[in-house]
Amino acid sequence: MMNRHCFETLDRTMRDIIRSSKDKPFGGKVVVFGGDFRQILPVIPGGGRAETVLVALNSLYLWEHCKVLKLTKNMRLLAGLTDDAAKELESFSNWILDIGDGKINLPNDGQVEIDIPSDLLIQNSGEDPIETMAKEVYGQAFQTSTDKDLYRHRAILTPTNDEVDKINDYMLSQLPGEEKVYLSSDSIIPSDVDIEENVVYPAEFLNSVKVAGMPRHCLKLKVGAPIMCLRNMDVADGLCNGTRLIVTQLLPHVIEGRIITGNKIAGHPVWIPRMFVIPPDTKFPFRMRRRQFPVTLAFAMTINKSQGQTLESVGLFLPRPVFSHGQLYVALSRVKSRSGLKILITGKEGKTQTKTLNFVYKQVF
Ligand SMILES: Nc1ncnc2c1ncn2[C@@H]1O[C@H](COP(=O)(O)OP(=O)(O)OP(=O)(O)O)[C@@H](O)[C@H]1O
Repeated sequence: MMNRHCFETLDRTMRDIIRSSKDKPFGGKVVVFGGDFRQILPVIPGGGRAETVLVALNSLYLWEHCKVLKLTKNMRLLAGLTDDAAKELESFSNWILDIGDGKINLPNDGQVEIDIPSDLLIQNSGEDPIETMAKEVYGQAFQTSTDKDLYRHRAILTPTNDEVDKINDYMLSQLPGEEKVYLSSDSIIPSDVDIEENVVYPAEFLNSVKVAGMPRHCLKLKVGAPIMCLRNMDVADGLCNGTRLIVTQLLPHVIEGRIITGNKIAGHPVWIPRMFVIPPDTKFPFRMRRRQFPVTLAFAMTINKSQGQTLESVGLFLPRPVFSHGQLYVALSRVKSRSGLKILITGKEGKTQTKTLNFVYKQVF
């Protein structure tokens, strides 16, 4: 969901443009919003429940003018099924909805612990939970697999970027082939440059900055690895923020890849150059920019980043529980079938568990 300020800005702009109807919402134009209030709400850095709920769409001053129409079928789960198989899936579909609506272990307003059915759980995390999860999702012999579409319909999801990095590092180390390292060039935006600040914030410090949505300073890749594009580069060709690709060539000034997201994907190779990426909010008294290929490894991704994806096989890795409204629902609802979902919950000592937390803020419904 987008921040309500985006819609408020559109409303004011439309009223400005269509002066004759400036007293009507959106200058009298009909506006259709599409969305699911069970999913993750706008992310407010450092914000808690109150801040998050306040920027949701239904806190909009125009909400009283909106008419809500509800969709009732889970088309992702029903796609390509016979009637009998669809009936069997109904209980899974309802369980996901109940998690999203916060109907499990009532009152479930805020956080509540819920039981995960045993057929969805990985019961034994083995010596290394990451290796166990990787083999569950990508197969026991993924290192030597020749399946071109191995990474197309699968992903490991986890709540935090730290865990995503650990899984991606492990997977890359297992992939055969030569590893190529691309280092970024980081700087303070010229208009913000001040001699004193440059002394306080040397290049090494800028290199160490990790912000969601910004590529890493040290980008390690191999041919055959799945990556995700972090910028809208060519929307018509399907190369957008969130598009997944397989690396086909790693050249000094360009990365060549094959898009694997969606059905109508480009059959031809696409090329990604280095570009300046400016993080929206780094909490520093200056703006920095990083010149790097706008991509990240995509064996694993955060639950937030997976919103909108449809996958056949999802491994949900929970070494810590989810922490915000809708995260568990989004993770569970990425799959097309019950058998495509496997969940590994580990406690502090790495012991597997059968319960996890679900967060639902009921004010948003
Ligand atoms: N009317 C339909 N008939 C058949 N399949 C459909 C239909 N609508 C959607 N689907 C399939 O369901 C899946 C999910 O669709 P889509 O991504 O548009 O939904 P969404 O609401 O954006 O999902 P989410 O917000 O949970 O990511 C896709 O695989 C899509 O092809």
